Amino acid sequence: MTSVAPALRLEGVSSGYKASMVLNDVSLSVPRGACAALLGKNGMGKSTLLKTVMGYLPKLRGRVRLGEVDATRLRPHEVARCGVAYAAQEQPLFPDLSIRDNLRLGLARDSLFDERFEEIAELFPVFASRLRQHAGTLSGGEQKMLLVARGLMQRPALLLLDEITEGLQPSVIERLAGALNWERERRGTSMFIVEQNVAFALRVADRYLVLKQGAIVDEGEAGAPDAAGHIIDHLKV
Ligand SMILES: Nc1ncnc2c1ncn2[C@@H]1O[C@H](COP(=O)(O)OP(=O)(O)OP(=O)(O)O)[C@@H](O)[C@H]1O
Repeated sequence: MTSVAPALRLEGVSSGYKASMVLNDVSLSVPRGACAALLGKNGMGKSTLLKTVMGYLPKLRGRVRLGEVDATRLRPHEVARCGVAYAAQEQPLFPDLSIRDNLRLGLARDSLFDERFEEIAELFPVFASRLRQHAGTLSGGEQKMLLVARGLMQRPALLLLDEITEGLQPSVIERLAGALNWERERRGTSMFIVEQNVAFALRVADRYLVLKQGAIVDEGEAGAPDAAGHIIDHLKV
C-alpha cells in the first residue's frame, strides 16, 4: 500500500530576517485533508513560519514539502501554483478594488467566477448583493470573511490562514468556523491556521501545535479533553 504524502511537511526548518533568526529547527506535518492550528504568544514566530512556507523568507536550514513537491526553494507565486492559498495578517486585500475583483484575483480564468461564487455566496451571504462595493469600505469582520472567501474561491489544496479571527465578534467567528468545516467536509481541503483564539482553533483543527521562541514546544489532538488547558498554560505571560 502506498502512503499519501502530507499536504505540508517541514523538516528542521530555520529562518528569520537578516540578522535575526526566528524559527529554530521546526519540524511538523499536516496530513492531507487535516487541519492543524499553530498557537503561541505574540512575537513567537507564527507569521514568520507561514511566510517561510510561502517562500517570502528564505529557509536558512531544513526543507519544506507540499505533497510530493520539494518547495524549499520555491518563490511565492510558485508555491501558490502548487495549490496553496494564503491569507496574510497584514494588508491582504486591495481596498480600492471591488469585492468581485478581490475574489477574482486568485482565479486562473474569469469564466470560473460565477460557478465558484455560487458556493461562496452560500457560506457568506453578505457578499451576494454587494459584489461591486469597494473592499476598503467593508467592516473589519467583513474584510476577514472576504479574505477567507478569496482563499476558498481558489479551491486550494492547502489553505494557510494567519489570525483570521483577530478582532472579530463571536457571530463572525462562528460563521468562519462553519465555512472552514464545510470546506473540509466537502472538499477535503488541508489547512494550517495560525490562531490566538483557542476555542476557534480547537473547533476547526484536528491537531494543535504551540510555538515558543521559534520552536514547537507542545502538540496534541485538538479533541483531547485537556487540549485547551495545555494551550492556555503556554499562552500565559
Ligand atoms: N520584517 C521583519 N524584520 C525583522 N524582524 C521581524 C520582521 N517581522 C517580524 N520580525 C520579528 O520576528 C519575531 C516573530 O514575529 P512574528 O510576526 O512571526 O510573530 P507572531 O508569533 O506571528 O506574533 P503575533 O501573534 O504578534 O502576530 C518578532 O520578534 C518580530 O519582531
